[in-house]
Amino acid sequence: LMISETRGELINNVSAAEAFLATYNAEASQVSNRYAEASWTYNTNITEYNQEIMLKERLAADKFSQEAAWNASGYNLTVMDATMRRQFVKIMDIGTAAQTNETKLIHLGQIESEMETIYSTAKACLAPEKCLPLDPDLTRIFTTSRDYDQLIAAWKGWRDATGPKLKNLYTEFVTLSNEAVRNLGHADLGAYWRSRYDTPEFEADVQALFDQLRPLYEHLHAHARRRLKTIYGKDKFPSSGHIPAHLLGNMWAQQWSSLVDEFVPYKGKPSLDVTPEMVHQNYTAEKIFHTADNFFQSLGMIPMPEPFWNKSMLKKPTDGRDVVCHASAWDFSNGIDFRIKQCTDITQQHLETAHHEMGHIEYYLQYKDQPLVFQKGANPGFHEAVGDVIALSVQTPEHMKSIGLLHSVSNDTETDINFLMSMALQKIAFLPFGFLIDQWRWRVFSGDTKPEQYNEHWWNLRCRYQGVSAPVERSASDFDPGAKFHIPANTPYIRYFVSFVIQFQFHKALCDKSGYIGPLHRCDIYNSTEAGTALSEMLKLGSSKPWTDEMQNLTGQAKMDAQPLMDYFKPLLEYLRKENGNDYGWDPICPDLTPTSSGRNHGSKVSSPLTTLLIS
Ligand SMILES: CC(=O)N[C@@H](CC(=O)O)C(=O)NC[C@H](CC1(C(=O)N[C@@H](Cc2ccc(O)cc2)C(=O)O)CCCC1)C(=O)O
Ligand SMILES: [Zn+2]
Repeated sequence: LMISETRGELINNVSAAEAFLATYNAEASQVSNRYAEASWTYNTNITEYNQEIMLKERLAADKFSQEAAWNASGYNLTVMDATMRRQFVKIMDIGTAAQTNETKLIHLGQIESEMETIYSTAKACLAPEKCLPLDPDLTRIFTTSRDYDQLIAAWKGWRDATGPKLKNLYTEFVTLSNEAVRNLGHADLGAYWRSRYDTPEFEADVQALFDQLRPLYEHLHAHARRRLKTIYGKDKFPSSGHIPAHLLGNMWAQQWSSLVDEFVPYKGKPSLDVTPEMVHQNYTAEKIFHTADNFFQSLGMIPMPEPFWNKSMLKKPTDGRDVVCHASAWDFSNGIDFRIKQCTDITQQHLETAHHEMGHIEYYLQYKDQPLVFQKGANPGFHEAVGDVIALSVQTPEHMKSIGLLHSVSNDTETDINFLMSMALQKIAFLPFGFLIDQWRWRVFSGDTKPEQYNEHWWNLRCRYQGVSAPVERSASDFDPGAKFHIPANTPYIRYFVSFVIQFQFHKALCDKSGYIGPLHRCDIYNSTEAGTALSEMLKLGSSKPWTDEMQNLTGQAKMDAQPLMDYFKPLLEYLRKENGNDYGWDPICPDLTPTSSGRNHGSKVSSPLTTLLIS
C-alpha cells in the first residue's frame, strides 16, 4: 500500500477525526471546483494554453488527494462509526493519483488529455479536400445515408483518423495507470474500476445478466439482418450470419434507432420518429432542455438552477472553436453551479440525450449537501440510469402525444409492437456493446491482451457478442477501440450495461409507486410526486450507503435483475420468436475478409445460440 507503515501511533480521537473531515470537505470542494472550471474551459475551447492550465490543475488536485490520503491514514478507523469510516476509506482510495513519481504523474495526465484531444479534433477525409468531424457530419451520414459505399468511407475514414494515432499512447496509458493503482493494492486498473461496485462477484453477475439477455438480442439481430438484406442485397452479408458493422445506423452499431422506419414490423402505421415534428415545430436546444426540466419539476424534483441556464453549452459553438462535442454533465462542487455541454441537434435522439444528461444534474442537485466523498452515484450504473428512467416515460406514445410531438396514438397490437421495436433498437441493441467494451479493457489492463492483440481481441468480442463484422479488412496497426470516445477519454463503460438493466427495475418500482396499472412499456410517471419522492430519497443518499441497500429501498430487492427488462419487451420477443423460427444466431468466429477468399465470405454454418454458448 502507498500508505507506508512507517508512522507513529494512530489518532484515536473521534472529534479530531470529525475536525479532519470538516477541513477536508471545505478544501476538497475548492480543489474540485478549480479542476472542474479548468476542465470545462478546455472542453469548451480546445487550445494548447487551456490544455496546459487544465493539466496544472489536475496535478494540483492529484497532489491534494495524495496529501489528504496520507493524513487520513493517520486515524484509527476502528473507533469510528460506519459513516465516518466509509468517508475515510473513500478519501484514501485515490486511484491513479497514487503515482508517487511526479514525472510519471504529470506524464499520465498529458497522455490522457492528448488522447482526448486527438479524438475530439479528428476528422474523416472521405475525399482529399473533404474532411468531416464526427459531430454532426459523420453522425448525420450514419443516421440518414443508406448508401453502402458512402457508409464504408465514413466508417473506415473515422477509424483511420483515430486508431493509429492513439494505439501507442494507449499502451503507455495502461502501463502508467496500472503502476499507480498497484500502490493502493489493486491488481490493475480494471480491478480498481470494478471495486466501485463493491461486490466481489460483480464480473460473474454481469456475465450472468448478459447470458440471460442474449436470446432477446439474437432475435432482434436476426430481424435486423433480414430487413437489411432487403435494403442492401443478400450478397453484402457474410454467410457466417454477421451484420457488417457499418449498416446499423450508428458509427459503432451500438444503437439502431436511426433505422426504426425500416425495422418496424408493421410499416403502414404512422412513424414513431418524432424528429420531423420537432423540426417542423422549430424546436431549439433550449426548448429541448426546458422540456426535460419540466418533467423533473412535474415529479416535484429539483429544477435546473439559474447558473445551469447561464453557463451551460447547449449548442456547438459557431465561432470556429474546437470543443469536445461528446455530451456531458458537470458538477462544480459548490452547490450552485451545474452545467451540461452538448452539441445539440434537433433530433429525437438528442431529446433523449438531454434527459440522460439532466438525470446526472438532478443526481448532483439531490446529493449536493452530502460530504464530498459521498457526492457520487450509489454505483456508477445508478448515475447512468437516472435520466434514462425519466426518458422511458417521455418516449411512450402517450407522453409524446401529450407534449404535441405525436398526433395519433392508437392502442392496437401492431402499434404496440412497432413501439416496442423502436425501444428495442435503443435498449436491446445496446446490450452486447455495453457489455463488451470493458470485457476488452479489463483484459488489456490485466495484461491478458497484449498491444499487438488489441484489435484482434476487439473484433473477437464484436463478432462473438454483437454479431457484427468489419466491412473492410482490419490489421494489427488499426486500433478500432480508439474510435469510440470512452476508450481515449478513459471513461469506464460497464456502468451503461448495468444502467440498461437496472433502469427497468427503477422504472417498474416508480410506476408501481405512481399507482400505474398496465403493461410496463406504456407507463408514464409524469406528474407523479409519489414517484418523484421515492426517486429523490434514493438520489439524496449519493454513495453514503451501499448500492444494494439503496436498490432494496426503492425496488424491494438488493440485486441487479433483468426480469423487469424482459417483462417490458415480452410481447416483442414473442413476435420475434414467431417471425424468426430457427433462423437466428451467427458464427462466433469473425468471417474471413481476406481478399483472396471467393467473393462470398466463409465461416461455418450459422450456428445456433447453443453452439455460440459452447464455443464461448
Ligand atoms: C464530467 C463528466 O464526464 N460527467 C459524466 C457524468 C457523470 O459521470 O457524472 C458525463 O456526462 N459523461 C458523458 C456521457 C455522455 C453519453 C454517453 O457517452 N453515452 C454512452 C452510452 C449511452 C448511450 C445512450 C444512452 O441513452 C445512454 C448511454 C455512449 O454514447 O456510448 C452521450 C450520450 C448519452 C450519454 C454520459 O452522460 O454518460
Ligand atoms: Zn451518463
